[in-house]
This record gives sequence, C-alpha cells and structure tokens, in this order.
Amino acid sequence: MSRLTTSTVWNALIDHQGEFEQIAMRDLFGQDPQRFNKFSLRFEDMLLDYSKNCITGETMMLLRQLAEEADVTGWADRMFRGEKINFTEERAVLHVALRNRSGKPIRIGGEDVMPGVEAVLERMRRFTESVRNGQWRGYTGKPITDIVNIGIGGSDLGPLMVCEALKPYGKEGLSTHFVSNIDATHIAEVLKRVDPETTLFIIASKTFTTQETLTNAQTARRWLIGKLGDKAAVGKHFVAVSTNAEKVSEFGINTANMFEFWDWVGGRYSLWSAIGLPIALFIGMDRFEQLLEGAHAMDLHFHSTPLEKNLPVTLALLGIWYNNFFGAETHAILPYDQYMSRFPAYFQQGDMESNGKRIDRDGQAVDYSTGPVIWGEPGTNGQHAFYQLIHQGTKLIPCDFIAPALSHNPITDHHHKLMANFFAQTEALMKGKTEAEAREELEAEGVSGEALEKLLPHKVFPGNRPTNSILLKQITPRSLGSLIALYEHKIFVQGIIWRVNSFDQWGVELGKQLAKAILPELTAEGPVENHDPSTNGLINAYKEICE
Ligand SMILES: O=P(O)(O)OC[C@H]1O[C@@H](O)[C@@H](O)[C@@H](O)[C@@H]1O
Repeated sequence: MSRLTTSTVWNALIDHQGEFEQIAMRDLFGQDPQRFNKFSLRFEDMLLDYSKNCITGETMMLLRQLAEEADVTGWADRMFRGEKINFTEERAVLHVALRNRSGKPIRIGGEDVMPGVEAVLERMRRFTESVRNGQWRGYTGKPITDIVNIGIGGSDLGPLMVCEALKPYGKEGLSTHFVSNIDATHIAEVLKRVDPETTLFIIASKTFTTQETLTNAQTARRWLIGKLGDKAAVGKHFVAVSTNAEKVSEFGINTANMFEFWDWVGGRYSLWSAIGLPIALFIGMDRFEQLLEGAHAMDLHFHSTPLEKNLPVTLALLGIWYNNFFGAETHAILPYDQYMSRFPAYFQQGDMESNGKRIDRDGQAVDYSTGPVIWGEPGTNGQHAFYQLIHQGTKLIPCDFIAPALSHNPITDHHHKLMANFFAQTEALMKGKTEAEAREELEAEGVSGEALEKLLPHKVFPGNRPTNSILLKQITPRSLGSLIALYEHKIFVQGIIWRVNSFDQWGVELGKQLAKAILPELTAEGPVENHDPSTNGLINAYKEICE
C-alpha cells in the first residue's frame, strides 16, 4: 500500500465519506443559511460558488490537511523557482515565467529566463503589428487576410480555444483557421477557403518533428508554391513557432521568421508563449498581454493565498474528494458561453495528458485513482443531450458550470434565458425532486391511480449531485487568462497530491512508434504477418481495398 492510501488523513476521509450516505446537500443548505458565504470565493471579477458540493466544514478541513501533507505549497514554490520538477524529462516547468509581469527575475540554474521571454514578446509585437496594419505583405504585395495555424495538441488547442473564446475582440478582415488532423480533409477544406496571396501559415510545433504537423506543413507549402509559382513566396507566407531552430531551417523556413520558445514550456501549457502567435495576430498584442496579465494575477493568487481561500486548491481538492472517495470517474466542464465551446476540449488535453498517469514519483504503480476523464459541451446544448444521465443516471458526475454575467451579444433576453438555465441546472442537480414532490406535481396535473404510480419513479430526481459554479463578469482577455490559469493550477495541485509527474506525456509515444513501423508496410508488396492476428487482419483488409 502506498504512502498516500495508508496516511491517517486519507483514511479519515474514507470514514468521513461514509457519513454522506446519510447527508443530503439540500439538508445542509436547510441547516445553514450561511452555507453560500462559507463555501464561495472571489477573485477579481470571478465568483466561485462551491457550496453545492457534498461537503461540510470538516470535509474541507480534512482535504486541506491532505494538501498540506502533500506539501502542495512547497511544490508550488519549487515550480515558481524553476526547479526541474518534470523529473522524467529533467526540465523546469515555467509557463508561469511566460506571463510573469512582475519585473522580477525567474531563474533556471542561476540564469534569468525573463530577458528571453521579453525579447520574444517584443518580436511578436513587431510582427503582429506589421501584419495587422498591412505593412507585412504577401509575395504579390497584398496584405494578409487569413492566418492558418498548423499544429496539433498543445500547438493547436490553446490558440484555437482562445481565438474562439475571444472572437469579439478579433480584428475585422482577419480570419484564423486551425489545421491539426493528419486527415487530408482538414487541410483540404481550409485551403479551399483561403487565397494564397493573402494567407499566412504559422507552423507551430515545439519539437518540429510531429508527423501530422510536418505533413500538413509540406502540403501547405506545395499548395502555396503551386499557386504563386515561385519558391521564394514561402518567405512571405510561412513563419514557424518552435524550440527547434535546426529542424525549422531544414524544413525551409528562414529562422528570421521563427519565434522561439523553450523546453521548460510544456506543450499543453504553451499558449502563453509564441505558440499564442495566432491569438496575438487576431486580437492584437495589447490584448494578448492582458491575457498574460490575467494569468499572472491568478499565479500570484495561487502562490500566495492560504489554502482555504485559494481557488485552484479548492477546485483541486473537490475533484480529489469525488475522484478518490466517491469513485467518480469523470468530470464535466460546462461553459454557458458559445464562444467558450472549445474550453472543455482544451482542458481534456490539459488535464488528461497531465494527470493520466499510473506511476508515482517513486516509480511505483499507484493504488488509487488519478486523473479523471474530462468532457463537456457548452450549455444549453448539453442539457438537451447528455444532462439526462447527469440528473438521473447511475454515475456520479461532478460538473463545473462556467458563465459570464455579461454577454458580448446582448440581443433581447437571450442572456437572461441562458443564465436562467445555468442557475436552474445546478439547483436541480443539488435539490433533485423527492417522491413526495413528484407525486404532488403529478396530482396537480390531474394524474392519479395506477397511471400515477407507474410514472412516479421515473419522475424522481435523486439530487445531491455536485457542481461548482464559476460566474465571471465577462469573458475578456484578462478574465480568460485567469480562468485558464485557475484550471492549470488545479491540475498541478492534484498531480502533487497524486504524486505523479503532471508534466511529461510518455503515453503518447507507443502509438507513434507503432504507426511509424506500420506506414511502410501499407505500401509494401504482399500481406503482413508480423503483428498479432487482429492487426494483421485489419492491415491486410485495408491493403486489399487499396490495391
Ligand atoms: O508541438 P509538438 O512538438 O508538435 O507536439 C504536439 C503534441 O504532440 C503530442 O504527441 C504530445 O506530446 C503533446 O503534448 C504535444 O502538444
């Protein structure tokens, strides 16, 4: 048994969880009119209400003890200090340096990384301004109207999510497109919509070795040269964002057109770096810096606020409560904002690639559950699709409801209607509907006798289903920056408590390796025989069709 599961506090939490078989949230609210005040926190314009959780003061105390025993504060210090806490890759984890607006140095092994960070920001400023004001011209002398980001995973999801979330701030006449999938359809469909003379391609890859990105980049390059009839056009239509200058020039992009970042920036934490170039092009550098400032403000909050008032710590502990003591396997992120539609997908990578680990810091297999499955869709679409299961299914699904109080599109009463749903859902999930209430309702509708008895069990909602509500004033570059950083630090805290390395991703390698071996077999003569019978059978069936 591991150190974690044998600890006194872990076992106290197991015992304490048992008490919740008898405790319903609606009773806790009934007993304590102060519950909302007790279990809500504010940060700038953000309100986190976590009172609709299966918790008491004692729960939070025990969970905080767990965080203390795991030395969450000490590990946060180590991260901010630039220690190589990504120990399997021997790297520091310093996305916080990318948004460090304090003017103070952050050092790795004595060397301050801030001058490098600031120099790249300055280059991004000059470049984005020249593209936005039309000074930067395409090969035939026309200004840029379309940005195509070619990248995948961390080199795609962040800029994609943020450009979508901050669309109201986007420059008119400038469109962003994102190509990630190696499926040719993805690039083909984008290329159909853009004009080679006015399109700028950003090839975004930390390693510059990722098959999907390089294949899509080659296709884009061929297309551009084919359309403009000159190799020299590449210089005006291609820039790169990478840590690997050598591979960038090998590809044929002049390193003068390359924006650098560093190995201490994890892919899924890289939108704050030059990987954010599409964002900066779209919303402008001032607003990109507001995004950084919002994140920096959350960094300061996370690093300096006591555990009981700390938003990321609180979210992390609640997640652990359900994951490890209630057996919840998944966690839903439900933004009530259409612009935030990719936020759940973004944190699918952020969370699942970070904490989807089974080996702890000592190299031992864990004997407890780690990172949950993250999923979600914007409200109210989700309500008409999967909320049925959240309300009445057999699985416990803790949910985060996120909404801005002010809409960027205040048209008639749309936003009040959206928000009425937002409030109603967490109320319904918490309160449920008892048999007596359902009976009364049916009777009021004139249903009686056998028909009523038949329908009654289906009309009952067990309630007691946990939710967090995050209410923001508005989705702005600053508030979005804070919100993203909130989730990043939540993931960090959970990783520390679960004793995993949240910053590597070895789990993506095996599939890549095998695909590399299979690729030449697909065009080789004759059937393959070197795999297991299922894989052989599938490959051979494919080859037969392709012949
Ligand atoms: O930015 P590059 O190096 O192309 O990587 C893109 C993505 O590749 C995957 O395999 C993972 O490693 C992700 O963490 C990463 O974001």
